[in-house]
Amino acid sequence: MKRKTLKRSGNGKRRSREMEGTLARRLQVQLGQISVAPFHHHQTSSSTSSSLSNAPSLFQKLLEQEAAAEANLPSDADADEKDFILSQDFFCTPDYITPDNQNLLNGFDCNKENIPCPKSPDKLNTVRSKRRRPDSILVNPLSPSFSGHQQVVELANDTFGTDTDEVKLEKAAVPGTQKIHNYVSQSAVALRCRVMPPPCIKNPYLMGNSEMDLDPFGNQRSKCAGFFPALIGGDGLSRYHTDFHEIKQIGMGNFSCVFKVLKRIDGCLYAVKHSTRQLHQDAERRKALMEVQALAALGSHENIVGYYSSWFENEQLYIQMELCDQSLSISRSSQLFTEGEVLQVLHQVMFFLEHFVYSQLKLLS
Ligand SMILES: Nc1ncnc2c1ncn2[C@@H]1O[C@H](COP(=O)(O)OP(=O)(O)OP(=O)(O)O)[C@@H](O)[C@H]1O
Repeated sequence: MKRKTLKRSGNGKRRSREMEGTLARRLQVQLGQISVAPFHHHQTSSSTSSSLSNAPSLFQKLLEQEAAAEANLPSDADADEKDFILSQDFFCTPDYITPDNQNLLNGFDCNKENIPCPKSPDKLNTVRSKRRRPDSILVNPLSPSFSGHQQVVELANDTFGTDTDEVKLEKAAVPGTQKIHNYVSQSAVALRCRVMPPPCIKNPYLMGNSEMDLDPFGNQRSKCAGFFPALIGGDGLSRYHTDFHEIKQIGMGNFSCVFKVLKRIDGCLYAVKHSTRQLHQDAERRKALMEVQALAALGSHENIVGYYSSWFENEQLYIQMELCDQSLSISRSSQLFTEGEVLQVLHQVMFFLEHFVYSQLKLLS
């Protein structure tokens, strides 16, 4: 396209001659088609030419001009291309591709240096460091309950050989405290997600307990240092703080505390409950998961608190639930419930039991 643009800006006289030549050639072709006889420029003996020579003819003038123009034309090889270029002018076809007044070469000096260019993207400071050891203890600075001395066990040790994993640690000395950033390659995280067996193969509240013995991931589990990954993500980010904005604490139980939160992505309010202490043992985590599994198995019901999701983070179990505006919290035990409230609660408990029994029967059938 640039070529076309440059050609147009060439000598004006030559351009007009080319146009005339093209016009003459077009007329010649059309006349040739009608009269069948070939149309030669200098032939005067043929009937066609004699009939044309009787009167001053525009065609003849054009032919003469073309003959003169052809003497200046470089070769016939470019003729087709020129026809194409000029036919575009001839038929007033706009050139959509080459924008007007935008000759990219204008004002561009190839010899000039110091032409402003966008900067290269910043590179990560990839300090070569030690491979993570199985007994290493990492501090997660983004952990919600990070106190500076808290031990955070990293993602479960590599399931299928650490040789191919690019787990790099960069140690940065901070006055007073030792801070360790862990960098796990995205591919390694993705691979882990693929190979890591889910903590719950089958919901015990949905299936018979006997089936729990069947563990298709048994072999892989034995290779895992931890049954449940303690830190979700592996990149040091807190899922809780990434996904939710904590508004206030709304409850405190024997084992957990509950927060009113706003989920950033959907803008809805939820209750997120997390265990107050860290669950180091797999058995502890399995026990804590029973609440989640029971909630998930019950499904949605107007009298049962809605369950959305759950995850382990910082060795604590987080449960995202429906936010209830009322609760039978222990803090209210000092207050007396009215008869109506008690009846309402009993009514809800009956509904809950009915729903539970119905869901179990449905599974058995
Ligand atoms: N979904 C919710 N919406 C609003 N408040 C809630 C919700 N879940 C829990 N709470 C509040 O948090 C308090 C503690 O929750 P919960 O009783 O579930 O904790 P827990 O430690 O598991 O209980 P427990 O001490 O009985 O074992 C409740 O009494 C209630 O006031």
